[in-house]
Order: sequence, then structure tokens, then C-alpha cells
Amino acid sequence: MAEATALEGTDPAVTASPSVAVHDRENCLGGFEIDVFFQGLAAIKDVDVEVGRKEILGLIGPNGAGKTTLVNVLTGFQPPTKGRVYLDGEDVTDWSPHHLRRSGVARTFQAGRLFLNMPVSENVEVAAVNQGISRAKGHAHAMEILEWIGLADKAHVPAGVLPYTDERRVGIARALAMNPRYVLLDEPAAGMSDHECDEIMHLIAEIPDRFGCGVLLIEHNMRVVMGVCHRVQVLDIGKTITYGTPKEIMAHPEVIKAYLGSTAEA
Ligand SMILES: Nc1ncnc2c1ncn2[C@@H]1O[C@H](COP(=O)(O)OP(=O)(O)OP(=O)(O)O)[C@@H](O)[C@H]1O
Repeated sequence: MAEATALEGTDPAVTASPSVAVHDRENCLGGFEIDVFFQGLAAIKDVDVEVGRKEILGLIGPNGAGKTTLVNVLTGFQPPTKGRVYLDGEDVTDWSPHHLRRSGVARTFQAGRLFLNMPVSENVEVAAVNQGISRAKGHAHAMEILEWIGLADKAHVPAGVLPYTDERRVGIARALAMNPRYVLLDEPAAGMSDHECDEIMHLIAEIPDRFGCGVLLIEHNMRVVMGVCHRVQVLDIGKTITYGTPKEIMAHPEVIKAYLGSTAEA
């Protein structure tokens, strides 16, 4: 993680982020006018973010831009210093991660957070059962998702022996097993080969229709982001630089300068 960036005290006209309002607040997971300060330093300053139910939103930006902090705010892991979070019209700003998870906001983590001694299938099953369905239904649901994500043949393997890239898939499977309304994926393609990236791209593209949920995707791999996202929002030093379609983002001079220029081939 990079050091927190001091935006506090700078000219508001300079630090103001553009509004990203594109959805009806009743039908999205959104953070509005979000600030997050750590020890007086702004990690996020006046950022709006919205993901719709049938949408894949990409959140990109250099290391330390504030992407994970923003996802932490949307999932209840980080209370915002200022601003509100809405889930399909309901103010959920003060809700715990557990409450949000039970209400349909699921996420993955950069580090797997799997039960390493437990078989892959049970890792996914537990996530489903925690949402209140029976063990048998949870198992069937888990196996369906593992089949879809290409891990059915490893269902009985302890999660701890999986290669890193498979761990990330199990993380996605666990999040989807919760039957979320929104799923937030933190760098799902990290460490993947080009071939694996292609596979994960196709899977992510299927999520809104197959699972009926919106996707917020943090990802450094631009091929993946530009290949699957309907909209892309760009953060840098804690504020939104711009947002738009992948095509618009690729052509944005500030984006090219601040981010894509150095990592477009990541
Ligand atoms: N718990 C914390 N305490 C203090 N500072 C933090 C904390 N979490 C994040 N930060 C700071 O907030 C800023 C944003 O960090 P964040 O991890 O959200 O960025 P990011 O865009 O997700 O970066 P990366 O791509 O490297 O994951 C950074 O300057 C980081 O050092």
C-alpha cells in the first residue's frame, strides 16, 4: 500500500471530483460524496461511485489511488469520514460488513481469506449456507458455481493446496454463492497468465445475466478491464479523474498520462 495522500486543505475547485450519477438511486449500490481520512490524510476525497444491477463497472487507478478503500466503504469494512452509502435506495452507511453481506453485497479480497484446511467445495458451501439456505441446497449451489468457474474437479482438494490463481477463483465462487445483488471483485486477474485472463474475462462478463447481480471490478490488467466493463471510473490520489465507456477512457488524455501510459500493457 502506498502512503496516504494529503489532499486536505487543497483548493476544493481543484480537488472536486466529477459527478458519476448515471443510475436511479433505487437501483444501484452507490457511495456519494465520500471522504475517507486516515490520520488526517485523505485517501478518498469527495468521490461518487455507482454500480447498477446489470452493470460491470471498472474501477482503475495507480497504486494507492484509493480503489480498495472505496470498496471497503461500499462493503462496510471502512466507515466513511463523510458521505453516504446507498443500497437500492436504502441508506446503509452505518451497516456492518455482515449486515451488508446478508443484504446482498458480496466481495472478494486481494488475499484469499479462504479456510485453507477445508475442501474447496465446503469453502463455497459455507458461504451459501451462511445466507440461510440448507446444507444440501448449499452444496448443490456450490457445485454448480464451481462447475461454472472451472474448479469442479478440485472440489475435494483442501483450499490451502491450490495455486494462487485458483484461490482467486474460489474467492469469486464464495462471493457468488451468497446470491448477491452486487459483487465487488478486487483484482481477480492478479497473477494470471494471458490465457487465464481470457477465461476470467469471459466468466466476469457472464456474471450480471447468470447471477443477476451488478459487478464492481478493481483490476490493474487493462485488457480485462476494457474487455468486460460497461463503464470505467478512474481514480487518482483519492479522487475521480473521469469515467466513461472503455473507449472514452482509453482516449482520455489525463488517463493516458496518469495511468494507462505506463501500464496499458499490464
Ligand atoms: N488502514 C489504513 N491506514 C492508513 N492509510 C491507509 C489505510 N488503508 C489505505 N490507506 C492509504 O490510503 C490510500 C489509498 O489506498 P488503497 O489501498 O485504497 O489504494 P488502491 O488504489 O487500492 O491501491 P492498490 O492498487 O495498490 O491496491 C493509500 O495512500 C494508502 O496508503
